[in-house]
Parts: sequence; C-alpha cells; structure tokens
Amino acid sequence: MKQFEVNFDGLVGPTHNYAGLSFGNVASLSNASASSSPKQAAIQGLEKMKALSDMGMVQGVLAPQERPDIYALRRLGFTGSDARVLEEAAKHAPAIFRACCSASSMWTANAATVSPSADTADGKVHFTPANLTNKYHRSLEPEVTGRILKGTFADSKHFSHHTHLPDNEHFGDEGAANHTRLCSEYGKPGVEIFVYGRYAFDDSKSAPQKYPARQTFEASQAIARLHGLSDENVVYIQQNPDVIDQGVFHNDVISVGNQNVLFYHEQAFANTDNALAEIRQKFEGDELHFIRVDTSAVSVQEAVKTYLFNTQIITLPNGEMAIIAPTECRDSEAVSNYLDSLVTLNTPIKQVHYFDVKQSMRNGGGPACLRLRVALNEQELTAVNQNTLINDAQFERLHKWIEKHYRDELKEDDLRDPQLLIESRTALDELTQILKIGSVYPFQREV
Ligand SMILES: N=C(N)NCCC[C@H](NC(=O)CCC(=O)O)C(=O)O
Repeated sequence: MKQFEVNFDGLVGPTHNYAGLSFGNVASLSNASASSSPKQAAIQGLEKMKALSDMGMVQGVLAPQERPDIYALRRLGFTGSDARVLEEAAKHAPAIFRACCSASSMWTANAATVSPSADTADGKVHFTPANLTNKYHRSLEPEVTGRILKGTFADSKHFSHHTHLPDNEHFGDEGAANHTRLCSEYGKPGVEIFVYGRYAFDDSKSAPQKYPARQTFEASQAIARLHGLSDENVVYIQQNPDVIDQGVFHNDVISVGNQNVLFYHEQAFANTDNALAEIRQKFEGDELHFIRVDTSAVSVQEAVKTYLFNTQIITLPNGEMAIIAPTECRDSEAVSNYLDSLVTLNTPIKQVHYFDVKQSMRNGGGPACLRLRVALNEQELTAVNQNTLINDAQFERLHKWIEKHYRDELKEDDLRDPQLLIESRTALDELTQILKIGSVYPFQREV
C-alpha cells in the first residue's frame, strides 16, 4: 500500500498582524506594531502549498480562525453590540484586545500532535489539539482547531480525535512543534520523539531562567498515552534550557526530523548522547542519519534569525529528500554555505528550495511552523475531506477568495474597525463552503 506524509498548511487569516505577543519569540517582539499585509501573507503561504503540490507532494490546507475573537472579549466582560465590544476593549484593555486579534492559528505545527496509524494501539490516526496555555492569545485556539480537524479528518473508521489537555501550565502543550517522528517508511512503525522544555511536577529538574518553557514533560507523556503509543516507540528528550533562553521557543526552531534523518543543532538537547542512543535502539530500520550542525558552523543566534531548522525536510516522489527553507537562510552567508555543502554530503538530503514567507517569519513562523504533518496510507488519504487537498482548481479558488476578501495592509488601529469583523466573517463563511468543513466558527453556530 502507498504511504504519504501530507503537509496540512494553515491558511493565513484575514486579520494577520504583528502585536508583539510572544515573550521568548524574538521575531514577534521585535516586529510589534509594524503594519502587516494579510493578503500578501496568505498568498505567500498558498504559493508554498502550490509549489509543494507541484513537486508531487500531497498537500492539504487547514482553515484559519476568526479574529478578533468577540466571544473571548465577551467572556472577559465586554458587552453590547459587536462594534461596542471592539471599541470598549480596544480603549480600556488594549493589550487584551490585541491578544484577541492574533491570527496565530496560521502556524498549524502548533495545531495538534498527530500519531499515524502504524504507531497507535487501535490502528487509527490520532489527533490531540494543542492547548497552547503559555500564551493567552494562543490559548484561544484549541476548541475551534478541534472542529477544523474533525471537519478535515471526519471518518471515525480511520481517525480518532481527543480533547486538548487540561488548560493549565502543568500540561502546557504546543503540539507538533515539539514532536517529530523517525521511521524507515511513513507507513511502518516509527519512533515518536517528544521534546519538552521542563518538568511541571518536579522542581528539582533544570529549566530555563529567562524565557518560558512552553511544553512540559507531563503533557508529552499524556499525549503518548492518549494516542496509545508503546514505550518501545517513544523517546522523550529535554530541550536544552540554555537555548530556550536564547529564543528557541519551540523544538522546531532547533531541530527537525524526516524518515531516517534527524537534523539538529549541537546545542538543541539537554542530554544529546543518551537521547540519540535511545533513538538508535528503538528505530526499526538499517540506516539512520543524525545530521548535527555545530555552533562553529552556525550559531544558535544565526539559527534563530534564519530559521535553518524550521525548514521542512520532505521526501520527494523520487525518494530524494529536499529542504524547504525560508529565503532568510539564503541571505545568511553562514547558513547558505552550510546548506550548499549539506546537499553534497552522504545523506538523503539532495536539494534545497527557498521560499519567501517573510510575513510569517516576522512573527517567528518559518516554513515548518506553517504546516501540520499527517502520515497517511492510501485508504486514510481517501478518507480525508478531499476539498482540503490542494490541486490546481482548489489553488485557483483559494487565490481568488484571498484576492476578493483580504486587505492589502493592516495597521494596529484597523483591528477595532467593525467592518473588518464583518469582512472576516464573510470570508470565513465562504471558506467553509469551499473546503466543506461544516460550521466550525462560533458565529456560524449562534442560534
Ligand atoms: N515554531 C512554531 N512551530 N510556530 C511558530 C509560532 C509563532 C507564534 N507567534 C506569535 O504568536 C506572534 C504573534 C504576535 O506577536 O502578533 C508563537 O510564538 O506561538
């Protein structure tokens, strides 16, 4: 049976903006209050999806969320018409208002953790939306994410959906950004690697001092239990607290895996030798490539600036692997030199493709943040909602939809404009019809 790894990219929402919301994420803080271009952002993302589909990859798309989140603002005591809620919140609680406007659901690497059927006890693909408790603006996402995932992977014969973990820092979970899977083939059992930043129930263990560790060990363990993974197929690794303090807020900013390749910075993990030995012991397959990048070649600071590790490593239909990198990697001498030499080495990675995703990068989101990986066999792929897969026709439809509904420029002050809310709802309502995912948004469910 054929097997695929399908990348489900997040569509950038109509209110994409820069609000400096993510302490610990250098790009987010340094671009606070800059004006954004939702249209350009959405098109950059859609073009990346189309390019991967043109390379012969199966490519999917996940719908964005509605922002500003009027329901979150009402829950915090703002009342009256939608226009009044926006006005009052922007005036009296501007920081909270900005948090309720973030289009952060675009980074679908944080949407959920996904375990393919080859790894799970019941032979289904398992999904757990991330609770994203560490940042208020992101904690608004999991419920609607869960509905979008159910609308995309609806067939209960193949897909199992869990509720996000308890909304509490003890179980802080950031989804696939802190999870990677190594395997000999996508459809064979793999090693699921969970990378956590701290222990929630044991203060004696090391933890970062400056920036938050968003993922806990206990959250990762809970996901593995929910998904029915066997201990033989799971490795837990602590992220190096020092790199979190240097701006590595998710593991996918410092390491990435695909099939038999783990690409990582030498400072990525707390106890690298033990972790790699455990992976080697649990990996079923002959050849395993650990590609380590030394600090002398690329510093942690340069890795955070260029997002060298927030690249996607994909396996092309001809079996070669390619790296999908942001143009920031090409613009850095150290990183482009490194990548030029990497493709000449004796590893499966043979190509590098650069993409302009600057609108996302300015908020700390590279190519890999924009996608959720779902390994599927042929039957499972057939069971996916086919309207969420990118082909020429769906690309054209979505392109036209963006052109019709998105603004070219958005400034902080525009977010309080009630017309923007109406525009966004009109756009999203139409999108749910294009993707046929059902009424996932709260404004569609009001009676
Ligand atoms: N590494 C991965 N997988 N995802 C990147 C997420 C970026 C996101 N940025 C933001 O939420 C910034 C929003 C703002 O500042 O307006 C975050 O920090 O959670």
